[in-house]
Amino acid sequence: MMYYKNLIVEIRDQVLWVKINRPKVRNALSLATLGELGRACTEYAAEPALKAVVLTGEGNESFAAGGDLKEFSAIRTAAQTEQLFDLASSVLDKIRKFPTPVVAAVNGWALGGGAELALACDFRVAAAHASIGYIHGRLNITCGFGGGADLMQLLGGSRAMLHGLTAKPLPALEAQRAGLFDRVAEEGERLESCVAGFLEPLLGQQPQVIRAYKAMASAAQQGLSGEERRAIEREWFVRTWTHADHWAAVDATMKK
Ligand SMILES: CCCC(=O)SCCNC(=O)CCNC(=O)[C@H](O)C(C)(C)COP(=O)(O)OP(=O)(O)OC[C@H]1O[C@@H](n2cnc3c(N)ncnc32)[C@H](O)[C@@H]1OP(=O)(O)O
Repeated sequence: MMYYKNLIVEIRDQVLWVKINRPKVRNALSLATLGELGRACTEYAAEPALKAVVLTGEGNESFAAGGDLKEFSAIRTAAQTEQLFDLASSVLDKIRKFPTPVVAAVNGWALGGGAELALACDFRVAAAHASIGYIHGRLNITCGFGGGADLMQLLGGSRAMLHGLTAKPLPALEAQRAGLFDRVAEEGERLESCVAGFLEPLLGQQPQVIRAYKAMASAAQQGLSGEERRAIEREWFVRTWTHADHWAAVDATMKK
């Protein structure tokens, strides 16, 4: 297992838990933290038994307060800014393309690049006190981690533009109504229990079925052509059809 300085990484019951561990700076995303997130995706993508990933932040104040503003203040030239964008968006791509679903467990603030990170995940389950916002406009900038496209896809161009230009974090229930959060914990409910409840039906499926759906969702998200998407669907149908788990389920069904 690799060593992580800014993350806590563990596998529990076929779920990989990745926790950003910089609570003193509200889990701000430094370059090293982004690099480690990318490394964790690469390290665990090859684990065949894994069924899901949960990405969260340490503590109960913040999921991620965006890019590390102290560190990033040294980034001044266009070339350095391009480098930052390319690094961060390639890390978020690893989450988008991770072979299993990735759930953001939003334990507090998800702001700026932190909101982009949450939207790169397949689902967002939030604590009752969480907030999310593309607040980049407050710093007179726009999305910096390649998360603009996710916002447009999730909300549609018009509502996405309104959200970004309002530059105001949305509290959990409002964010759920807007479509940014998939589930919000009840007042007093532990976020971990809420995530477990959200994942329960999904984890009942076999890893190859879960991976098939993620592959199809990822292909759609990447804007692959109809032909490419059909090829991916076909490949996974063959893999799941010829798997022993399929024939065991057929036998059990026919014996009823
Ligand atoms: C391309 C990148 C795009 C971006 O992500 S731009 C960044 C967007 N994010 C922001 O503007 C959020 C800035 N932070 C805040 O608004 C507040 O800190 C926040 C998250 C609401 C939490 O408020 P509080 O709970 O009152 O905490 P606080 O403000 O006293 O902060 C505690 C310590 O955390 C630090 N911190 C918070 N957000 C940070 C950031 N993004 N980068 C670097 N350090 C950050 C803050 O400086 C403070 O540190 P210290 O204790 O004074 O040493």
